[in-house]
Amino acid sequence: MTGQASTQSARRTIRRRQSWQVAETLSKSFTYAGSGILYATATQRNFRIHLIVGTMAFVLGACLRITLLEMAVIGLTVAFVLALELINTAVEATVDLIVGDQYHRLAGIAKDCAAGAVLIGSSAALVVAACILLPPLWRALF
Ligand SMILES: Nc1ncnc2c1ncn2[C@@H]1O[C@H](COP(=O)(O)OP(=O)(O)OP(=O)(O)O)[C@@H](O)[C@H]1O
Repeated sequence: MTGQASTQSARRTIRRRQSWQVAETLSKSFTYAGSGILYATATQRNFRIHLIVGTMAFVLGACLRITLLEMAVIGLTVAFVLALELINTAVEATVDLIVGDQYHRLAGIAKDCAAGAVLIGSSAALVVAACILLPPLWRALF
């Protein structure tokens, strides 16, 4: 190991030790990630709405027999929005951990920007879903 690599490794070890608990195994990492998703589902109304709308888009796509590629695009789009919601939740929790119920302009900016990212992502998802689902839906109805 070169000197630079061992310094980087030592720094990483020091950073990890500052964590209350470290996931030692891959299965534990998955368990913690699952806990985050469950927490967001239980506590975040917007996350639940995106989950329901995403599932509806899948079901509608299957009923309209869209192509596998179109299904993959919808899947990626839904995953993108849900991931943004999780990051938004993480930002909110981190900000609240740092400032609690104190007002701070930067705390507001952090939360507003995270919420803005979700808004941009979900608006784009709506456009993507409309482009893929509306034409076959129109043909099926009229
Ligand atoms: N500590 C704070 N200091 C300054 N402004 C804050 C603070 N906490 C919240 N705010 C402002 O209030 C808004 C709403 O805060 P909240 O914590 O409910 O986030 P949210 O994005 O509305 O939550 P959710 O995504 O769950 O709907 C934030 O976007 C921010 O503008």
